[in-house]
Amino acid sequence: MTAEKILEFKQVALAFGETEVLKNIDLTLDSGQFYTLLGPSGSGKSTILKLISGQLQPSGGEVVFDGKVINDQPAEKRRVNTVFQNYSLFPNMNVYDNVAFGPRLKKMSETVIEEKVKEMLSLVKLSGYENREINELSGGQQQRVAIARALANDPELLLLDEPLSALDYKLRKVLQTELRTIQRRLGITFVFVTHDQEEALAMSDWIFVMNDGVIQQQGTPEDIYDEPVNHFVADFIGESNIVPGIMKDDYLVHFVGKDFESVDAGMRPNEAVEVVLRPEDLDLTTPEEGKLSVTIKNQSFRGDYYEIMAQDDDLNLWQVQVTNPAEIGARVGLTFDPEDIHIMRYNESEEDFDARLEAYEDDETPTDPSDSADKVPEVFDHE
Ligand SMILES: Nc1ncnc2c1ncn2[C@@H]1O[C@H](COP(=O)(O)OP(=O)(O)OP(=O)(O)O)[C@@H](O)[C@H]1O
Repeated sequence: MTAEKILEFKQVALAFGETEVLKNIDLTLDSGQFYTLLGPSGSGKSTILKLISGQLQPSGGEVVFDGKVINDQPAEKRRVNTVFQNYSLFPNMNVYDNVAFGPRLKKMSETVIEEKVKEMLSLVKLSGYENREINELSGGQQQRVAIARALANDPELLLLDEPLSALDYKLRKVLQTELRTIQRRLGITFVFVTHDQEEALAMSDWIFVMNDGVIQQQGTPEDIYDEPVNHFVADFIGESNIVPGIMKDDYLVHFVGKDFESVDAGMRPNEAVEVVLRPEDLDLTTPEEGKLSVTIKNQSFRGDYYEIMAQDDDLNLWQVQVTNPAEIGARVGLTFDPEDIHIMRYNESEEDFDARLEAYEDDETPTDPSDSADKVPEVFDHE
């Protein structure tokens, strides 16, 4: 079954005065999917929701809904509802009246409304709470009412702006699962905003990773985690060790002064890259068997694993997750498999690339061609 496109941003930009908050955003949402906008505070996530709901108009580009450009369409004409972090319920109305609010505005008959409220409250597991006042509910229950109230409007798109952020960790996990179940059951498109990468990975069909008003990467949770396209994404999603390197040839990458077998190919020889190694893909072994020699600098217990900070001879720190504790100060080997080395292209300019190669050639001292690969460009200094 091919999914139907329901919303599209075409080169959408938004500026507040001189400040560009969104820069030429292109995105497509299909029906029946759970999308997440993930990024740090200020990256533009809520602004995208406001452009979808009609609270803001773009300063450039087109917002297209069901095939029609809706840049200037008023919010109340859009079949879009939003659930906010702070619930935004009507405190002077009970649960029933809150959920019935939208259908009543649409002048539905009271019998139809009663059915609707019953169905929605059952969906959010609040059957029997009809007559409760809002101030008699916990935070989690209030958010359930807010979800029921939004869904009672039969939206085509449900926008959720950090809806779980005010709840404690355990409740958040319960509601994550419930929201996903509700979305699957109703088949409505959800656009969920969070800055919590774990939440995004757990809930989404498709993630848009945002930073600085730009979509840095989009894809399934697995794509984003396993194949980050740049330093920002590799650093923001999960834990990462990121070091500069040079792709010397197909299946051969050079970093921290050594050559390593890799599974990547197809780059030009000596292309500048960044190398990502996830802490869970690293292991400790004897110094003789290790690919790198390191000293254990720090260790913390994390429940189901130990997190270790180990330092190599070039003073790079490596974060490692292991099941058994290590000894602080011990000299050990660090090991990993070629397929666990993830290579990201570094967008070095042609001029910088040429200048770097020329510098190797001008340098009289290195005789071994691999020495040239030690000249990792300074542009990698991200610290
Ligand atoms: N009305 C406004 N006037 C000026 N600047 C604004 C306005 N609204 C948002 N911004 C700025 O736009 C940028 C993006 O804001 P937005 O709320 O979309 O970010 P966000 O990713 O949702 O962050 P958060 O998680 O903190 O809500 C921020 O730098 C913010 O300060």
